[in-house]
Amino acid sequence: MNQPVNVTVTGAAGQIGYALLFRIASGQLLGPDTPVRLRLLEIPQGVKAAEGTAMELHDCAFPLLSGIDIFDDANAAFDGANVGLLVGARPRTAGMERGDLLEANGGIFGPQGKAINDNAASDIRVLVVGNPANTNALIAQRHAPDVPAERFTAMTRLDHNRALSQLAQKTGTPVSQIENLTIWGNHSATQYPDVFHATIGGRPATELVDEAWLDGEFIPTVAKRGAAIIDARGASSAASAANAAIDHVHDWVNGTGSSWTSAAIPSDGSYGVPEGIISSFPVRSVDGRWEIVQGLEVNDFSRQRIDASVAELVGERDAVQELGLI
Ligand SMILES: NC(=O)C1=CN([C@@H]2O[C@H](COP(=O)(O)OP(=O)(O)OC[C@H]3O[C@@H](n4cnc5c(N)ncnc54)[C@H](O)[C@@H]3O)[C@@H](O)[C@H]2O)C=CC1
Ligand SMILES: O=C([O-])CC(=O)C(=O)O
Repeated sequence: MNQPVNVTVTGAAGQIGYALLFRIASGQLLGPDTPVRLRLLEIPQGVKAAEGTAMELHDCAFPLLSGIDIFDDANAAFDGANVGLLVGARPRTAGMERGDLLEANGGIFGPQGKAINDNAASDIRVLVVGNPANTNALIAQRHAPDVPAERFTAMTRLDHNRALSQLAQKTGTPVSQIENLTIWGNHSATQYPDVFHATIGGRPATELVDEAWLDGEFIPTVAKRGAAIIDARGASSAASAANAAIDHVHDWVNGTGSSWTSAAIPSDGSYGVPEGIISSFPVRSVDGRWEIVQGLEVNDFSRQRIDASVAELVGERDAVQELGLI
């Protein structure tokens, strides 16, 4: 059995938190040989509900759960953290402009980034789930100059899984037979789910689906899936978001399989994405580090869409820079 790993989860009393914590405690995040200590961060008003969730976690008697601590202070919550799942964020409310949203989240992710810088373990890995996830991750990363930038990532795995499922349903193929799909860009409606390198049962996806379906159905369905869930459920995706967070960190720590996956990581300039922007790429996890899959041909159809999403990310970066948040 390995040593216990400290997993800090922010927004622990929210709906994603409720779907996420039980799966972490059961061993699905890090594997069956790794005990976990949960460190839950909430705002003061959320602490009582987090305590209730902790009671239920204890009542599951998970063999791998070695402890739960609850905090309303980020420095304490990230003390010794090996994994940070940054879920809590300020949601957009009616009448809120984009700048207001970025500013409100800057007030959360700046201090949390600094708390990570000052208190986390040297192997800290951060996944930002709270929206706008890519730019929140950038803000946190810029406040953690002593932590390697590559340890700050944002979640596009839910988009990736949504795309896999849409393609599986369209072609009548099990999800397990689909490889090398990519989400590029921002976790927003501009994201680009790319099937041009994907294979389905070993055949190129482009032999099984045409551009009209990609453009008219697939891309908008994947990109607007979050809004469609909110419309249908009356609440945003929670269990599927928690599932994607588990997938992201599990693969980061344990490695990807034969297929690549998608994650938003700081750009090294690959594929013309400006360096430093936290953008989604095709990635493999090798020796505990994300690597961008290199050398893929990008056709005109893809280039246009990648550029549009990256332009949105550059706009968000410029906006938070102007607001003095990074
Ligand atoms: N990247 C992705 O694919 C997805 C991202 N999301 C985003 O995840 C976030 C969380 O979603 P839900 O759990 O459904 O929201 P929720 O509103 O149910 O829970 C958020 C929790 O965060 C807490 N919180 C707020 N500020 C905090 C802070 N400074 N420190 C610690 N905790 C804080 C709140 O008290 C609340 O309990 C949202 O921003 C949502 O938009 C949701 C689905 C998918
Ligand atoms: O918009 C939201 O809060 C939910 C979201 O990110 C998604 O489901 O992809």
